[in-house]
Amino acid sequence: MSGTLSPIDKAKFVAAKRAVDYVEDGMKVGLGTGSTAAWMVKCLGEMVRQDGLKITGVATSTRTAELAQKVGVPIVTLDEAKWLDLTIDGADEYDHNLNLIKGGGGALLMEKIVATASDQMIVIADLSKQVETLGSFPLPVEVIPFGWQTTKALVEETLVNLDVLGRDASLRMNGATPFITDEGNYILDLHLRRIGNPRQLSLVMNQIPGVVENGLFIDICDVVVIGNGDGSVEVRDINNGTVAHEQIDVVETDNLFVDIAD
Ligand SMILES: O=C(CO)[C@H](O)[C@H](O)COP(=O)(O)O
Repeated sequence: MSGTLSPIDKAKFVAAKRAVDYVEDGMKVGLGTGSTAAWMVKCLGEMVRQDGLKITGVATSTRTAELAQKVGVPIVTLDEAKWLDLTIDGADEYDHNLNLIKGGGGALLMEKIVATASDQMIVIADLSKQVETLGSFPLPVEVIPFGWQTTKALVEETLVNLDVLGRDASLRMNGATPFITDEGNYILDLHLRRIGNPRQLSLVMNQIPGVVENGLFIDICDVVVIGNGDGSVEVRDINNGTVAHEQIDVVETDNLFVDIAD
């Protein structure tokens, strides 16, 4: 299996591998969703199986719950866990304040609930997710299916008064039918291009009837671990203002690569 990882997968893997260093015995850990978070779940599974790490996971999607089960990470509900030590998740965009856009994979609602119920949130990403200003990635907004077209019109109307460049919203599709979230809702993707005031936008969006949650994560993320295709990582901690650079050892013959298919 040596040399099978593409540079982008290697970047995601090393970010995940570095982030799981934060996980200690006995912790309750929020498990994010997406291709980067999947590496983190696999890393944790290996630590549970090989090193006897004792943790409890709370999954942010059914996809992640299935993967956790497959790799041996014990899962409980958030209500059983009540509060978490740490959540590790991917992101679609992060800015220099570590504010995020999430929800590209459609799991933003559970992701935000779980991250907010955690002492610390660590984002794992490759450099392509870094932006000066949020908004190039379409902002996902979860809405209830009832009256979604009215909600969409209200959302677009509300955007006129906000500091954004684009104002179009599109219903996320899954082939010929609307994409349905784990909670049975729809997603509107807002093509804003530039979000001048993410805090204001987030507050205003969540006041519109029919909107369940939006994909802006403001003041939730504490640390970003940025992986690179050469195996190096950068660890930025917003609370203590530190930036560290490290090299991660990647042994592609690990069980991680040969045992577990997605
Ligand atoms: O928010 C998310 C899912 O709702 C993901 O974390 C985000 O889309 C990043 O995914 P990936 O690691 O596959 O790029």
